[in-house]
Amino acid sequence: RIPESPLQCNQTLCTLYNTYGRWGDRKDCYALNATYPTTEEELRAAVSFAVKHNLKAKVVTRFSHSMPKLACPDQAVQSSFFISTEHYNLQIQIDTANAVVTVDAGVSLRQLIDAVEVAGFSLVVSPYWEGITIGGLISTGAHGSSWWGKGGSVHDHVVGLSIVVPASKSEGYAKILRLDEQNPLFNAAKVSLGVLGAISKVTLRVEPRFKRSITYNFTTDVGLEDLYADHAKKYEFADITWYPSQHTAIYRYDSRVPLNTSGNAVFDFIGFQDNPTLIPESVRASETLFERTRSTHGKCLTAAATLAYRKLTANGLKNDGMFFSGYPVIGYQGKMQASGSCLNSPLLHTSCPWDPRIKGLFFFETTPILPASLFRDFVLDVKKLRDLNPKSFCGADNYKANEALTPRLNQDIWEELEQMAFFKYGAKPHWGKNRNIAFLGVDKKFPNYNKFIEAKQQLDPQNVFSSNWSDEILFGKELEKSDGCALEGLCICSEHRHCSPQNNYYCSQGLVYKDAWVCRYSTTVPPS
Ligand SMILES: Cc1cc2nc3c(=O)[nH]c(=O)nc-3n(C[C@H](O)[C@H](O)[C@H](O)COP(=O)(O)OP(=O)(O)OC[C@H]3O[C@@H](n4cnc5c(N)ncnc54)[C@H](O)[C@@H]3O)c2cc1C
Ligand SMILES: O=C1O[C@H]([C@@H](O)CO)C(O)=C1O
Repeated sequence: RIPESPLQCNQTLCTLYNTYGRWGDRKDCYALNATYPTTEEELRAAVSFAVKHNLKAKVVTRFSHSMPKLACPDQAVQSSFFISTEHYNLQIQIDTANAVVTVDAGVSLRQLIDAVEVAGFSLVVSPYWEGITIGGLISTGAHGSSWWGKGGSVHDHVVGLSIVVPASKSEGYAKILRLDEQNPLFNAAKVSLGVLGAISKVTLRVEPRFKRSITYNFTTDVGLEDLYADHAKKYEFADITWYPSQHTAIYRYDSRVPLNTSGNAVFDFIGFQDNPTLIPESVRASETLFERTRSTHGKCLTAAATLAYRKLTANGLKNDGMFFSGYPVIGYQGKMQASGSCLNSPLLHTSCPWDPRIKGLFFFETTPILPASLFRDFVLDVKKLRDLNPKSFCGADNYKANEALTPRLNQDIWEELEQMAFFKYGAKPHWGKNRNIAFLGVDKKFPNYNKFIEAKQQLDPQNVFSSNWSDEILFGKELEKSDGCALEGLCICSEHRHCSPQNNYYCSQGLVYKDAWVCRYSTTVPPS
């Protein structure tokens, strides 16, 4: 089933959803109406209209795949509107002489990859998920996995960018800036979090088309903390998936190979496959049952089964495009990095596992970005917490309850890991995949942060593209603490009421990271 548009308008207002159907705070976000530019001039006219009428605007995309409410305008509906790039995806210009490609910001990652591959080029890095737009993915610093060359973040392969920003009346209230690495505003405009203006064009470097050879090694996680650096140095697209509760690490041995190497495989990542709705619905049903019955045993069975299935199906690698038949799996770059077959199925009984129209998966993501030098100590701390009670790690990562204020089994473990990463190890938060507490103090984590704020004040002095939501995330402000706020990652508990005393969840100290404050289940009330 093709996912529904995340932007639903009726005659009175427009509502923006994210891909999961509900934002982290479970509150909807609205605006007066939406405009759908198809050309750069129409995009400029949209920004000009907002500035002239002193409105708030947010650029939204056809996917809305970020989790933080960056794209949500202020809730004063009558003074905000959405600029959707859903139909701003017509231009893809490949400059073969200079090996660069320039695209409209609303072009999807899959559209771009297919266009450059057919022209004999490859995009070197990209996220694993293809259901995102080029404008949206660079705006949050989205990435693939590589320590080679310019690294795994897509915006580091961007060599030019045009952005529509507010302007004076004499300039027609909006103007287009053409930026490249010579311009001091370039870095801010690339990862602009949607708060500097409306990106219209993005120019990325591409390379002559190549193939990939991928082999997964499902093995023990012993020594992981001493192996990750060499792994990343040895394999251009290396990654590691770690299941602490199963004491298993999955090393991906992944390198480019020449175009004439035989193989026409497809990476149809298991988590994004176009599966019958029945599968995510039954997974969700068992997760919810184990949550309700507080069955750690059940959660661990699910974790073991998931791992076994990933091993059996090689994570979705298909040697002939249909089935997995053995390693190495070799295929074109355009088919081996990004996937998302659940986006394109016309069938009614299949969908993406998180499609809000089914009773499927509902989860949050926590994405800390640690300096490579600290990662070893972080892994050792995680192992220390795991060794205290390995079963408490089963499925503790990202289950999200359907109803608000519902505590989760062993959520204290996940909260301790989250706080350990962001506050003990100072990890930077991924702008597209975190809960609000991940952004606490974020303005002190980037040496050039004040330069970004200066760029914002220079380009958008009226804060047309800002909202209380994006300011909250941008300035890492401590949010007001309400009952149960810690259950949704909207605060760090400091009183029992921030957890769920009525369900025996009390604000307690971390077990390994003593400065963590987490909501732990206890049949006796700990001192507050
Ligand atoms: C299932 C899933 C898998 C994912 N996998 C990965 C992954 O492998 N790697 C990774 O790094 N991330 C991943 N993500 C996160 C995702 O890549 C980012 O959140 C990305 O920013 C979403 O892109 P989008 O086009 O949906 O933009 P949106 O989420 O709609 O917008 C993001 C921000 O960009 C702004 N924006 C969008 N377009 C423009 C424009 N033209 N001009 C100015 N501002 C604009 C919006 O206002 C908003 O502030 C995943 C997310 C999901 C849900
Ligand atoms: O949901 C996601 O899938 C990818 C990656 O985990 C796939 O291995 C990613 O970065 C997400 O946020």
